[in-house]
Amino acid sequence: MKANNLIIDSISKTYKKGKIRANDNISLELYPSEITALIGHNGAGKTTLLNQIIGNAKPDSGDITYKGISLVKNSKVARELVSIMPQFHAPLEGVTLRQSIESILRIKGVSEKQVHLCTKQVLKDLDIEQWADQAGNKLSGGLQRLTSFAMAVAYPSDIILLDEPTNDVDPIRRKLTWQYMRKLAKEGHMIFVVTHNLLEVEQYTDRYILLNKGRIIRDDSTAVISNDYVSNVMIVSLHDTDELHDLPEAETSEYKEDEMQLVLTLSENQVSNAVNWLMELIRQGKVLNYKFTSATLDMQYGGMIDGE
Ligand SMILES: Nc1ncnc2c1ncn2[C@@H]1O[C@H](COP(=O)(O)OP(=O)(O)OP(=O)(O)O)[C@@H](O)[C@H]1O
Repeated sequence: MKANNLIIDSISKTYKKGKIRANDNISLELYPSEITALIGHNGAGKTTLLNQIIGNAKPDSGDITYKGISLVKNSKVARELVSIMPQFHAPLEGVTLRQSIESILRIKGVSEKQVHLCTKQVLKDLDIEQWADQAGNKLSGGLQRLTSFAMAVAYPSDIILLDEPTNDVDPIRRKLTWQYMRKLAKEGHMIFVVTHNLLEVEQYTDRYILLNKGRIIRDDSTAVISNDYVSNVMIVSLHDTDELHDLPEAETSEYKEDEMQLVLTLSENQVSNAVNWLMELIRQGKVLNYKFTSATLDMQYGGMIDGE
């Protein structure tokens, strides 16, 4: 256990007189310089967890500590040590994109010189300078989200909580957003990010926590996703479904009617037999197209939740 880790110890949080267990005995340690993704179905308890870390909600039991300080007992300190980008951005009425960022930095007590420098830098890094002086409430949904992200990260605290930062954001700026998070992680910040985008989790984060019904059901490095499970996936589009009667041996086989695709997940020793089967069908002209890939988090997600 290191002093600079964020320690979440047996947190429970209920609503509606205990009828909803939003967080159910969660214990977790988060590390500086890491990007950790928090994933799970709608209502799994992700936002509730973030709100307790920053002191916006108080757990029924358990504690959250950082550098020996209880963030539960010291919500004012929590707000100094933690930055949050909330799921729903505040309406940006009467201010421009630039002013929204500047005002949050002034609230944090940043010097006027730094306010301008940091704002300029984040606008540049996210490639949103061209909208800097546009009225906040006239910005598109994606730009409002980027503004909200910029407000949370322009002068970052040790711990940064982000609730779905890339939703509605275009592909280029999504990438810039993740690059920005990586830059902060390299500087030693701790990034805890809620997202439903599993491809981005695999591509950009170091670790993922899967919540289901308020409990942690998986806590893994994203590097092991492909090795942890059956990693060979063969996807075949067939001219007709007759061939589905005589499939090669596989860990799982699923025919996706809508996409007309057969998806086989194969263990190492099943691969060569499956390839022979595929080659034979290709020779007979029965295959529209095919590809091999490794099992992704996206493919495994349903199974992880169902297994609970
Ligand atoms: N203030 C509240 N009052 C009552 N119930 C609440 C409150 N906040 C959250 N809940 C309930 O707690 C559960 C967890 O909600 P939470 O918002 O943490 O989930 P989530 O994983 O962030 O969901 P989503 O992915 O949809 O944002 C849900 O059943 C939700 O309805």
